[in-house]
Amino acid sequence: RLHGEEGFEAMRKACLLTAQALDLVAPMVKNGTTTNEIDQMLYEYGMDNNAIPATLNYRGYTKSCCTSINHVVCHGIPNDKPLREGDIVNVDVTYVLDGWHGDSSRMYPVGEIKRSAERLMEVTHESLMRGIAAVKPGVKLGAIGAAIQEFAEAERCSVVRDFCGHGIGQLFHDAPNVLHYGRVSEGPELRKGMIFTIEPMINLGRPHVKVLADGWTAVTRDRSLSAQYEHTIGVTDDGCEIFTLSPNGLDRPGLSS
Ligand SMILES: CCc1ccsc1-c1ccc(O)c(O)c1
Ligand SMILES: [Mn+2]
Ligand SMILES: [Mn+2]
Repeated sequence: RLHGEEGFEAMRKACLLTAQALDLVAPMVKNGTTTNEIDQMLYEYGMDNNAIPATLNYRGYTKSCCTSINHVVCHGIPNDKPLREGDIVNVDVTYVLDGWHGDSSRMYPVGEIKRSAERLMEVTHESLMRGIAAVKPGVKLGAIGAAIQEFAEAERCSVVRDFCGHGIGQLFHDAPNVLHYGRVSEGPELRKGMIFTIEPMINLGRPHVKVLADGWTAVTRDRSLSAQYEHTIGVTDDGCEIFTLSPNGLDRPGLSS
């Protein structure tokens, strides 16, 4: 589906709320905080801003966000376990504001983390930005995945294949599926007005994933560390607009430069 200026304007508002919420998460991520406390804050922040989390009651999921720690690839369920020094955690939230969805996630370090964990977060964020840099009208969708895969694998990391980005707007998930690997020449042509997420999951070890008995939590099969960043973007005349950028420069908390 192609959106016009009205859709872009509505997405700017929904995505700004999501970006501001992820800014508010940063000071909460410390030794002893539980992921349920982060979930509760995100629920209340939505209520205070006339927005509801898209994940609430989505396919039976009952929390306002996903919190994925260390070797959890995605869809980690908030719980009462405290975060621990050295953890890396992805917080993924989608607010629905006036019917429009803003979907984004970032990585947060808990205190001092290993250099290998910091490098993984940097590689994952840069992979997302390389994918975003490939977006402009006239290129095929595959250019996004090719850019992500090329960079991540050159950094000796692997790309998770089991989950992808997605079209988004007044629906949480729409066409197209946005793969985080693949070939430049593959897929439909990108056109001005398309709105979708790019949300690469990058592992220090092998790409393989398994889902735990809770039916949601996806973990690396080899228990290696995994990281993810997600932005919602719109295709413009000459490239794209990133709707979920932090208004306070907090897109990559705990990372230098
Ligand atoms: C828990 C939410 C959920 C359930 C099935 S897929 C999914 C999900 C989570 C984060 C996302 O960014 C997304 O696009 C979907
Ligand atoms: Mn998300
Ligand atoms: Mn998403």
